[in-house]
Amino acid sequence: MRLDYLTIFPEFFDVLGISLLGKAVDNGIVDIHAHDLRTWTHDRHRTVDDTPCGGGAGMVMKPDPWGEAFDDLLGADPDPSVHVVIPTPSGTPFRQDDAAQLSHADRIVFCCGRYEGIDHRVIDYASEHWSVHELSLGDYVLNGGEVAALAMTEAIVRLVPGVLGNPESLSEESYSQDQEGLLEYPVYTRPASWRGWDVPEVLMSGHHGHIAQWRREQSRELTRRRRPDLLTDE
Ligand SMILES: N#Cc1c(N)n[nH]c1-c1ccc2c(Cl)cn(Cc3cccnc3)c2c1
Repeated sequence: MRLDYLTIFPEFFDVLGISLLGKAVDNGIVDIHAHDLRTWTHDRHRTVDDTPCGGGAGMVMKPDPWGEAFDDLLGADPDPSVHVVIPTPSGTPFRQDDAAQLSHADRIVFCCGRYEGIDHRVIDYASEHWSVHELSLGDYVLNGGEVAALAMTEAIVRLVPGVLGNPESLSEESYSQDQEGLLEYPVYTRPASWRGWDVPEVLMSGHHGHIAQWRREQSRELTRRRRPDLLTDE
């Protein structure tokens, strides 16, 4: 899987060389390239923004640098196997299903904008050539697309075979299919008693059936309290 990031802050993506994702890069499972969008500017000030047509506050990202970056990175031939992810406050919510779908992609280009956004014609042009995903990280406001791209990257890449040491752990996580889309149950480790708090006895019983039942009950109760929207049978 090749991942490209178009951004005016390429240093944001230096963190991808750390930990699990770093190992995936070292193992050749993932190939990461961050690009400074100003590479594709030609004026003395390396300008990437301009005033909004129709007026309004702030600045909008000019289309030209993005178009020239697309030309260099992807060429002009349409290829639906290339996924262009555009983090945006107006995007559809990024969810685990999106991460799962994108984890099968061979190529993902993240377009990380700033200011008040990217000239919409960039999205229109990209949509004619590649598979475009306008996605929002969540219902809160960030200053640009980079943090969202990092979070989406981690959610996607950890699902790629060979990235996680223990793929079995994926099946017991919140939002995973095996977890029936419920929130993950509480987890514990040693010592059995810690500052007056004890590990639930059932987890020390060694009775796998009872443990599994307790965990299912905990997941449902937690989901009922915190995310009733995830419950399909109530
Ligand atoms: N994904 C996501 C996401 C999220 N969940 N919050 N904010 C963003 C996000 C993503 C992309 C950009 C670009 Cl380009 C510019 N800004 C700043 C901005 C803020 C408010 C209104 N307009 C633009 C972005 C914010």
